[in-house]
Amino acid sequence: MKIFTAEQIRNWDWYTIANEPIASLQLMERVAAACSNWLLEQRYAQKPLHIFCGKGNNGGDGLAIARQLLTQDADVTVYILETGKKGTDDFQRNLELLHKYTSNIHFLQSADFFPILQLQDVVIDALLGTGLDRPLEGLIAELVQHISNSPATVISIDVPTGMFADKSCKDCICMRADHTLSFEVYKQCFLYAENAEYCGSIHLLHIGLHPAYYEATIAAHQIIESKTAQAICKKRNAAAHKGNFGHALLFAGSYGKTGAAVLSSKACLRSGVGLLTVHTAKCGYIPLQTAVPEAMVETDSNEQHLSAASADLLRYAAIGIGPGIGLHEETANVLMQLLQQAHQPIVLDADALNLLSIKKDLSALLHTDCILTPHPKEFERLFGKVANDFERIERAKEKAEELNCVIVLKSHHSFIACPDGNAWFNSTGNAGMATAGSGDVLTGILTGLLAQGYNTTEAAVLGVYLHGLAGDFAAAEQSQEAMIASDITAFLGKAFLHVSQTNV
Ligand SMILES: NC(=O)C1=CN([C@@H]2O[C@H](COP(=O)(O)OP(=O)(O)OC[C@H]3O[C@@H](n4cnc5c(N)ncnc54)[C@H](OP(=O)(O)O)[C@@H]3O)[C@@H](O)[C@H]2O)[C@@H](O)CC1
Ligand SMILES: [K+]
Repeated sequence: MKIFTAEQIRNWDWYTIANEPIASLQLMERVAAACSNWLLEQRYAQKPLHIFCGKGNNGGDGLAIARQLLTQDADVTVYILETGKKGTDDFQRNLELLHKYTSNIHFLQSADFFPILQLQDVVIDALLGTGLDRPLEGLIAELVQHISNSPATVISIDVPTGMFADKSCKDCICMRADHTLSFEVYKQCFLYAENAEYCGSIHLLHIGLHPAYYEATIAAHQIIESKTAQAICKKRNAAAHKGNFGHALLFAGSYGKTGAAVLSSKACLRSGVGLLTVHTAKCGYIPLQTAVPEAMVETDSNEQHLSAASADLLRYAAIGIGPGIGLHEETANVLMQLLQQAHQPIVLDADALNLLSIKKDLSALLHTDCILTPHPKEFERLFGKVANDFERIERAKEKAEELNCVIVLKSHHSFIACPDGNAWFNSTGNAGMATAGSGDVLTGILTGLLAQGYNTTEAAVLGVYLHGLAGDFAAAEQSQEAMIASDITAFLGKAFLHVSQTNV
């Protein structure tokens, strides 16, 4: 699914108005009907409804929702934030219509007029939508704080008031919604970890915006959905043998961190690779052979850490390096040798990224077939501090282009930046995956997919989606609290079945 900017969404409205054609007031009526139906279906319309409206079109939506729900005998009180300015045409027209249905309309001129909101109350936040052009201050900021601090359930229309669609609102005042009802496609702001606590659950409602605009418009970002992953996932040839699915090589583990090697090896094998060799410190030999009998183990000459790259790199279809390798000087040399000698796709994770941030010169050796998988801290060590999630995404895109490799930024909705400028947000995954070893599992999956012949972009998109989906299945079974990284690997099979459903 494409992610549009606020401007593209506004243009989509206007395109629909001009080409369906439909009057803008009628489009607002359709927006309000989609919201009213949701409120009725979810039984929120049975509770006392407090609808707070600004004087723009977001407020117009709120007034139309109020009228539609009054015809369903809902208990509705409307509040209009008085700005001294006239409302938009569609706002004014909806206000005239609403007066025919109720006189329970209050104009808020100061905080003295704010209602006391109770636990059973439902607030509809139609104060500001995509027209926000500056941080909230003054009376509207006080109102947003008053509502957010109340025990009422808050349902924001289009966006939580105060949240910019396409830039950060970190450290600004913003409505804390329990649900956000938005339309057709995700807005960028819904996908940032820093906004998650303000958006609540996001519900995309269909309002019949013109499909031709969606088809013709190029979006800077997309969301990875089930069908995106399905389109990438290759059907396995019935007559295949293990040689068809590649031989992966993982550089993982050091003294005290052999577990990371075990986790990434198992995930690599569960991602469909034909053969796996793990290059690890000598101390990891017995644990690895015991825990992962399917893998071949090649031990380093050093007991505790990696000190030399594999002798014959040409045998392997893809390489993964990083989980649990530590930061020893000799291990940095292994990374350097690998980047100099290996021409096959390489996944760099964890300590491989930390080594890269210590030895900045190594970045020059990265190539188009590299995938970097930093979490925000590793990203900062590599590419410097950023002020907010928006900046981090922009920096990831810049760096993917500059270094000519794929960057997978692991987060609430993991982000994939490709050197050709394409970029995706993942739609799967949950907070239970913020657990030790979860990243090692992803490294294994990505290495396994690359070994099977997926290119770096395909492997990143499919791998990140499968990793998150397996995490969602694991959380459903084990709870977000109790799930551990091995559970993600255990549910990879179910994730593959889900993704390959339409491929059989
Ligand atoms: N046909 C359509 O387009 C459709 C649109 N739809 C709906 O319309 C919404 C967009 O409507 P919109 O463009 O009127 O903007 P909206 O967010 O209501 O208000 C913006 C006004 O607020 C003001 N303002 C800005 N920042 C401020 C601040 N910090 N603090 C205080 N005031 C501030 C600013 O006015 P100013 O104060 O600068 O004069 C500006 O004019 C969209 O989210 C969706 O819900 C749907 O019905 C589908 C059809
Ligand atoms: K709103």
